[in-house]
Amino acid sequence: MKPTDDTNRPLLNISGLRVSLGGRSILNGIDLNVARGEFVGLIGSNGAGKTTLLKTILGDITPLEGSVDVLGHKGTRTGEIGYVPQKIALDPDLPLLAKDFVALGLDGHRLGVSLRGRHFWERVEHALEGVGALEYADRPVGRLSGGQQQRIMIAAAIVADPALLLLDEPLANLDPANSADIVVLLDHIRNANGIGIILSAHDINPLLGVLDRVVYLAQGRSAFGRTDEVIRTDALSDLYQHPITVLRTQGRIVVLADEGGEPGHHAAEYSGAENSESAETQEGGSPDGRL
Ligand SMILES: Nc1ncnc2c1ncn2[C@@H]1O[C@H](COP(=O)(O)OP(=O)(O)OP(=O)(O)O)[C@@H](O)[C@H]1O
Repeated sequence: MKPTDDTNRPLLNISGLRVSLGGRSILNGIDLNVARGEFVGLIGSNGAGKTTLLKTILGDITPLEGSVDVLGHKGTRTGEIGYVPQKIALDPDLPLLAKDFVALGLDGHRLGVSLRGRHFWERVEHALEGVGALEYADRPVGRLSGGQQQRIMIAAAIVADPALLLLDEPLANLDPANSADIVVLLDHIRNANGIGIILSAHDINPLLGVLDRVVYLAQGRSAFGRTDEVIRTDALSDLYQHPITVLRTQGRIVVLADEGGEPGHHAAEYSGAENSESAETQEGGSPDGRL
């Protein structure tokens, strides 16, 4: 769902955010906002600060400066945000059924005995149904495939009906088919529930058909806007403070660093619908190295 006038009040508003960890500046002046039903991609290379930003939104990291407003108030309150952490390895022998894992999303944060009545299990079932995982609800969660586990993680994150869903690299360990399935599922969830989504990834490719906006992290700073505004030669060169070339070829985008650019960064290949030219188009500069 694209945000409409009626639903345009930001779920999340981040302004001038600065975060240091262990005395090192990690994020330095981040601004972004997310509206209801909006799908935002959080893109950056290893160590760019994606997890740090998500944990700051969750309230697990206290910023040095700046503000994080959730639903118009300072900071996060329990239940407002669903979170799918970076891949956790689940022991195949973990004595926990998939539905019990999802149930922890409703009462796992509470101390003491929880009352799990009929309504409680209806909510769990509803969440499992929403991610297409009912058929393996009674199987041990540690024995499910990577794609199935990812659906269970998402169910656990949305079962409490949050306004905002944060996912930290949920596509990282999935093959292209499973990755595409999860993207379609998330697109459906934000349409059905009006939930705002921030999903972090190295590779923007699988997301381009669904993203409303992108926040691109580099050098502790961010570029935020529509994909065609951010994934551009001029915008990324400015962000990296180094010449960057964005190529469009056969409906894909490839981001390249000119010589001496940040080493080891990924190439973000674009396969979105916004640009489907078959001839290679270069936006300027000669690419020597991959970003
Ligand atoms: N507790 C900490 N103390 C000091 N530095 C830290 C701490 N946690 C993370 N960092 C550093 O902060 C930077 C950002 O880390 P972060 O995990 O947020 O990056 P990321 O973009 O999520 O990376 P990846 O894609 O590899 O998961 C890294 O350089 C990391 O080493």
